[in-house]
Amino acid sequence: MSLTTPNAVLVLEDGSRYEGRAYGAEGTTFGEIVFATGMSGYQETLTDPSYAGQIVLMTAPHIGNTGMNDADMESRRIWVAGYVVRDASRVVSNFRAERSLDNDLEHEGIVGIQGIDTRAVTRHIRSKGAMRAGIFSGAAAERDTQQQLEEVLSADQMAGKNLSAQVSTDKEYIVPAVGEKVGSVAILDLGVKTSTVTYIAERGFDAHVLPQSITAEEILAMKPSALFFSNGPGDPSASDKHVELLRAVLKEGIPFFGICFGNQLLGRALGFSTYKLPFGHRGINQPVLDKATGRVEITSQNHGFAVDAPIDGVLESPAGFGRVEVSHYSLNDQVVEGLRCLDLNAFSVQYHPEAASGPHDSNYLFDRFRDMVLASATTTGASN
Ligand SMILES: NC(=O)CC[C@H](N)C(=O)O
Repeated sequence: MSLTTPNAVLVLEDGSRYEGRAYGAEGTTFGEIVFATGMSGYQETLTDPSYAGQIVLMTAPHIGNTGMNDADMESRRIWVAGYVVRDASRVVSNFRAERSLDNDLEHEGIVGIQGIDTRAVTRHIRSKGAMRAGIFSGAAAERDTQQQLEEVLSADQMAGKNLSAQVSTDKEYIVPAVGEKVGSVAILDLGVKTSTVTYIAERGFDAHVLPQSITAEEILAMKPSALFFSNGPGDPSASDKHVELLRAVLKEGIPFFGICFGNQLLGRALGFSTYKLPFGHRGINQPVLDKATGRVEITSQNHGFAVDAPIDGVLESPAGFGRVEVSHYSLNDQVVEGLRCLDLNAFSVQYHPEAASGPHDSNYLFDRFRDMVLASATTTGASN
């Protein structure tokens, strides 16, 4: 392949086209195109199950330099539907590298495109909003342009999509508590990242990771010290079953913590609705205000939906779970970034305190979770 001949094209649903070169597997792929602004951490982004169904475009211009390794996998595979980069590194240069990124993309059948002016596409998405897109590489790049556009237009929309079953574990498993065991946490795997499970185990909990198909009765029968809802792909408004499960468990007084998709589902369980953001927040330098302390946290984020609730004052849960407040919000656009229940042991954040990758400003939330669970066990006499 010549480095100058275009043999791949990125087509957006509004008809815009960007020519480039094949990257990873050759073929065709479709998904919602979103941009991620992290300057580092492409491996963690690629293996975060929250990106299932999305074509991810990296604004960092040079991708692949540090290769891939087993230690930085956030799940068992790469989940993005497609990958768009400007300058794919032709050389892997890092002492931790075990493989190259382009080989992993090819091996996992991920169709990508390189040589794209990612700044131009980002500006376009930022003004027009996230939309469906397709990558056509190799022979597919030669297809009639109108036909390519029609294929993009017949792809699924992200709004209304439930993807939990695609990414969740089939079988439950336990990551044992590190150090002295203080309890066990039932983790609903809606697309959980490895680092999150590790952080929970490191707080002294047996991390009991459960398939998304589990019922509230089965969870209650385990008598966990707490329930945790993970991050995950898809539209939270299409997850009624998990909202009902959460309501049933909250009613039993089990403490709860949720991250990202888990925050959206807590919002829904409390009776708020969720909505789609124009182009979402994806990056590792997103400023968030913790209202309780007045501190600003620089956070790792990856979300395209958000909870619809006023950021000021004490709110009443429309679903009858007592008083709630927005605990954190985005300093870029005032989007809700955290919820705290005042009459229940439950809270959640829209961003990623496990980072992976990103700054560790928000790691304290795992300590806050541990403290909440231990304090509630003292008052209710619960064990396990
Ligand atoms: N990282 C996540 O959990 C993402 C949640 C949801 N799929 C969103 O895009 O908003």
